[in-house]
Amino acid sequence: MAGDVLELDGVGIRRDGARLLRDVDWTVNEGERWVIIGPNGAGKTTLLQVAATMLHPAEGTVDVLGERMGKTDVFELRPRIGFASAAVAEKVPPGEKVIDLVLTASYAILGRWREQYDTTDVTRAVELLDALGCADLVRRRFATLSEGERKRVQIARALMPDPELLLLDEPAAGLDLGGREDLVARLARLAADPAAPTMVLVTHHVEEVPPGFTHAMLIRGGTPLALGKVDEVFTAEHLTRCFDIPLTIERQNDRWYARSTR
Ligand SMILES: Nc1ncnc2c1ncn2[C@@H]1O[C@H](COP(=O)(O)OP(=O)(O)OP(=O)(O)O)[C@@H](O)[C@H]1O
Repeated sequence: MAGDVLELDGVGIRRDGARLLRDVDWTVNEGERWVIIGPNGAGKTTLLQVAATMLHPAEGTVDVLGERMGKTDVFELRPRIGFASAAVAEKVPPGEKVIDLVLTASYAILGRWREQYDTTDVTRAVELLDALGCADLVRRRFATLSEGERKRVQIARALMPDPELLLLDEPAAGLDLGGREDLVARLARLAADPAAPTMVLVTHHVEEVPPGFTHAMLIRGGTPLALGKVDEVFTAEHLTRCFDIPLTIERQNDRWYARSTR
């Protein structure tokens, strides 16, 4: 495998007396597809925000795409990272058109202003929306979209700058069964594409892990409880410890299913 895309060493974050992350050591290599799973409040979103250079830990070191946080200009680094999360969606200006939301990702900004985009940019944005099944939404306002449509548009936006690292925070949250299965299939196709960026996906459910994802982290209380190759991490013992209830897990056709044994 080629070089490290993410390297976290002893990372810790405190806010208002609470420890959000503690002793996080984590390496993501180029081409890997990671999933992060853990209970509510485990620190998943916080960890993804660190990877997205949105949060700077007081403890430990963070290297993203070979650049050391605190010693590099994050505004130059951010266009190399695709980031889709509810935190980003909440900041979309009211009235923002779908096409503009995707186009502005080239500058890692929200809200189109006076930047100039050429026809190549517009063509790429439309192609990405089309690939995610959203071609008919191009002229719509983001605020008027359904939850499922928003999720797919956000992934198109995250892919727009042709990122080296793609971070997806709960992309299937709020989707109905059909929407979830459609998204999982699209993400599986992306995961199988050798030209696709290194990926990290946060989810609550092993059923949402797309086929082709290679690595997993289980996190609880701000600390990774197990991390490594997906089939070594997704065990009944690890999941039971992570969620604090007896769980079994099985794999069928490269999809994962977990349930309680109580
Ligand atoms: N500013 C803050 N001050 C104190 N605690 C905070 C602050 N921000 C986040 N937290 C806490 O940090 C913990 C981790 O939050 P985070 O959003 O990363 O968890 P998560 O694993 O993504 O949770 P969920 O699955 O519910 O989305 C939570 O307990 C949250 O309440």
